[in-house]
Amino acid sequence: MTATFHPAAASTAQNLSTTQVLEQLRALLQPLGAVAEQETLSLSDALDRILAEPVACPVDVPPHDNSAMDGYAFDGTELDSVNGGLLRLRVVGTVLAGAPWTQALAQGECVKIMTGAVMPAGLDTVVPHEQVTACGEEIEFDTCGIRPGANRRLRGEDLRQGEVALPAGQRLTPAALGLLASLGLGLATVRRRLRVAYFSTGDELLNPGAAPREGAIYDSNRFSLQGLLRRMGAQVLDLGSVPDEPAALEERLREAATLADVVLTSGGISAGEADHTRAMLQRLGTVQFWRVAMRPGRPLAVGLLAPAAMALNPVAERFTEKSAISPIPESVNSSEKQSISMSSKRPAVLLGLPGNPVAAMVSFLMFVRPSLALLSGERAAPTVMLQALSSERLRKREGRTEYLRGVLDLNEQGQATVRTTGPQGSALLSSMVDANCIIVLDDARGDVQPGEYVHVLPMHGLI
Ligand SMILES: Nc1nc2c(c(=O)[nH]1)N[C@H]1C(S)=C(S)[C@@H](COP(=O)(O)OP(=O)(O)OC[C@H]3O[C@@H](n4cnc5c(N)ncnc54)[C@H](O)[C@@H]3O)O[C@H]1N2
Ligand code: MOO
Repeated sequence: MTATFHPAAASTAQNLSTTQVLEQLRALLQPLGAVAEQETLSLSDALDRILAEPVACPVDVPPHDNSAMDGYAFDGTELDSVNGGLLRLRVVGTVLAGAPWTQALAQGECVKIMTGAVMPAGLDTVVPHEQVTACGEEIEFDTCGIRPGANRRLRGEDLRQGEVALPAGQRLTPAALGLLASLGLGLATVRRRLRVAYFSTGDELLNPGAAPREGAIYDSNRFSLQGLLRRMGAQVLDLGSVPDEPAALEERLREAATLADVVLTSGGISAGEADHTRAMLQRLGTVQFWRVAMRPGRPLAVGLLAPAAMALNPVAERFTEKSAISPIPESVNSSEKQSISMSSKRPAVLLGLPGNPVAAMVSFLMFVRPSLALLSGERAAPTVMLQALSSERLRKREGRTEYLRGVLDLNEQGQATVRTTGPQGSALLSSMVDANCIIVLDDARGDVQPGEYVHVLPMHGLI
């Protein structure tokens, strides 16, 4: 895309559309490019990693013509002699998968063959054993409907030697790993995982497991958002939670920006609180506070934390000094710290999500997910957006995009239908748990009547 990042255009008070936010994010992130470092891993360690280079096929797949069925292989020209009638052939042997047949066959002869076994030279057609009648050493079958070449898989019909089997940027899904293995490749060269440091903000936050305290709530975003990060294949650095104090926040931000490619936070970005953090963030880099014309997920903070600002607090010192704020959790282990401190550093991307638990997850799915995909070098995949009939009336305010948590189903006529999970407050995490899709009502849409089509994003593949 050609958009350029305009910090001024994205100033505090403006309401940006979701499309504008995605354009602005792309304009900010594209110049940074994807993480450059690569590593070579065995296939068993490469699930969900991003291929660094295209992979060319070293061999044809399958490597030989082979049978698609358990049955009898014969020369298809034998079919001409019976003109759709009964064909009788003598069985001269058995070909098993992995043990090629080497003898020549005479006219009127066939071999018993197993699925996957190499087709003997000169034989091109297989009749499944269910269709034949065995008569001693011979078989007989009705040739009606059998064409020469039936039930044979051709060499190279999946992939041809030299062609690109997988492009750079391909996520190594189970199918992609299987495909690499089918080429005989045991290793994959992938990009380093994106390092994402996460912390929650808020005086009211308690760690799960701690005793309840008057006025406090448990920090759920740390777990939902880190779960989403892990599902994407990011290396998550869990930096705990920070109270609403600029000094504590500054220290943790410096920490995070030195350790990670991306710093993800939740909370403390709505109008009131943003004021005291804005000045501090401006010292650390360029951070904008956006208001997005969407619900949930209206506030969003986006920016770059300059590496120069972080030099005030070098990594080596930070891990020896006593921190005034809650310690970095053990999940950031010492070898990680060491490898991280040795890596070259460029600006860290800051993505600040709203504190409301559903708003944080929805903003993650809409904005953080594509941002991380870009930075990790993953090639863009089309978003699967479906249409479904709304089972209920939905109130919708024009001029903003609304994301409702929905349950997608098929009705008795086989049509896709969708209903909401119930109350849609942006603090109701149960609405997210119960959903199998997000109902997307775009800016221009008004109220939806029962039976009208709405767009839905299936949760499968997103979460
Ligand atoms: N005057 C205005 N007030 C609010 C606005 C606004 O535009 N003007 N926007 C509202 C919207 S929309 C949202 S969303 C929130 C976002 O506020 P913050 O990002 O500053 O988040 P907090 O105020 O820190 O928290 C909001 C809410 O979420 C709870 N929370 C925060 N962190 C966590 C966590 N880690 N786990 C679970 N729950 C969390 C927090 O206790 C609050 O209840 O602002 C509205 N207000
Ligand atoms: O938009 Mo806030 O993010 O609804 O709860």
